[in-house]
Amino acid sequence: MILELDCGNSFIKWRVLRPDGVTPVEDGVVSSDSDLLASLSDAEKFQLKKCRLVSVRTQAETDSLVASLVESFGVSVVLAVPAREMAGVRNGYEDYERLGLDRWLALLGGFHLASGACLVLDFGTAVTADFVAADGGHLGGFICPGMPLMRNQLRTHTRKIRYDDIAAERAHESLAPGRATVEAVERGCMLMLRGFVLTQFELARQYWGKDFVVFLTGGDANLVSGVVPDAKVVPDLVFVGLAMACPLS
Ligand SMILES: Nc1ncnc2c1ncn2[C@@H]1O[C@H](COP(=O)(O)OP(=O)(O)OP(=O)(O)O)[C@@H](O)[C@H]1O
Ligand SMILES: CC(C)(CO)[C@@H](O)C(=O)NCCC(=O)O
Ligand SMILES: [K+]
Repeated sequence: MILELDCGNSFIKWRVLRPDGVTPVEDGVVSSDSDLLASLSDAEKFQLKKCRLVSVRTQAETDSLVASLVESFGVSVVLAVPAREMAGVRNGYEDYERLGLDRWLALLGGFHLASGACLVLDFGTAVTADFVAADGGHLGGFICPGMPLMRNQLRTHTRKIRYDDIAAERAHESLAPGRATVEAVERGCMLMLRGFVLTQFELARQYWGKDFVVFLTGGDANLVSGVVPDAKVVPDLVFVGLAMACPLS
């Protein structure tokens, strides 16, 4: 079977596909290399042969993970690498190698699924927006802190903002002005995210009128689903692009 990995800054998303390269068998989210190896080794059943991988981590971290995968499972690993142009999309960065590979793959996937202009919004550790025109020209994008970073910056740099995860989750039942610290912070950060989404949507409207598709992906995409009518939540958008960038012969 085929192992697919998306190594982000906080988590590694993994999934296993049947040898047909299409049908998912199992997936998961882990926070370390060792947790990944543990999740997969439970699974002699997977009989992993090949692996494709995208990483936004350092070269050293990525090399070390690849070495562990080869050692533990004997898989052959294909890594996504930067490209100036692929699948009809032209990388919009002045220095194309500097565009985060997770962004590049998500926008390749988005352009493929939309068959036209698209706005790709990814809600992970960081939040990113990328614009691809109907002719495949990537216009560039934006990067800002995601929900976990916003919330942790407030907790770290103030004396009196302190609350636990369960209270945080409860605070999201509504977006009314907070009447407790946890509500004020969680809803405030949520409104920042929603405002970001609306601003990007407005910009896409200015460029392309109504003729574009909005994609939401990343672990926190569900927080903003519903902000933009008709936006498509595609949790595996990076994997769609990964399969395009790393075909396994
Ligand atoms: N099963 C899960 N495990 C961990 N985080 C999850 C899970 N489901 C949703 N999340 C949310 O996803 C967010 C992290 O998103 P994601 O995994 O896309 O990004 P990342 O890999 O940490 O970072 P990035 O891709 O930006 O480098 C967290 O804020 C968390 O709330
Ligand atoms: C922005 C993140 C952290 C999002 O995961 C990643 O795509 C990245 O590290 N990018 C490199 C910087 C850039 O894209 O300009
Ligand atoms: K990401």
